[in-house]
Amino acid sequence: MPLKAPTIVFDLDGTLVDTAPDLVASLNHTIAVADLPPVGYEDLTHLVGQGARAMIARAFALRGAPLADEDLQPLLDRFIAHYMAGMPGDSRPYPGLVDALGRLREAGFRLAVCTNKMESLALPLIEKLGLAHHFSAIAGGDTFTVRKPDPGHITATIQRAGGDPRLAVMVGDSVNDILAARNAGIPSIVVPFGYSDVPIAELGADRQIDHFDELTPDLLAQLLRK
Ligand SMILES: O=C(O)COP(=O)(O)O
Ligand SMILES: [Mg+2]
Repeated sequence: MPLKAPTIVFDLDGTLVDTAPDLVASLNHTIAVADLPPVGYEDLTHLVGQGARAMIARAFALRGAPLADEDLQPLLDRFIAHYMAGMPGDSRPYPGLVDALGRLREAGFRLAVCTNKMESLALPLIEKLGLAHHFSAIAGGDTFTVRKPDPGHITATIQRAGGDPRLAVMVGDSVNDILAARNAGIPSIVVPFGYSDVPIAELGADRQIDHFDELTPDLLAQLLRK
């Protein structure tokens, strides 16, 4: 391990944790005030990615009822109240994740989370799932002035974790993650079990892993040497 430990940066929704059941439930609770028909899992890939505010706006647009900006806040409040009250609900870490985090920390890697989910939702979710102690930093979509796909979101997360952006790997499920990593000059790994709205082979990640068992110190070392 070099002097400064490399940082492995993880996306949250669809990468670390399968949050779809609770996102869909809280979103449907939110849009029900406008009598809109519920959305399904198959819609989520088109709705998620830029945080709760964007998800609500997109759900209204999907149902043919576009929202004015000023109507969004009470709906966002409703979403947050429902999501917080149920947390962690049915959201669970993906298979093999917990072992992988332990293995990587033992090998000396520094771990961080860079999510477009609001920080005030991401932190308690990660805590309630018992994962928080693994991470040197957890940054949400509203933690800095920029968010994914802006590369500054990833580099600021790495700096907050005490790491070096020149020595990092990003692990994500969607275009925002892979694009932000590429623009930051950071190698990326894509997972296929998340919420990408395009085929993941088209995202241009450096590697794909199908299970967290494949996320080994060796694989990360290979990517860091590139
Ligand atoms: O909640 C979202 O919209 C996106 O969250 P993610 O960046 O962790 O995938
Ligand atoms: Mg994601």
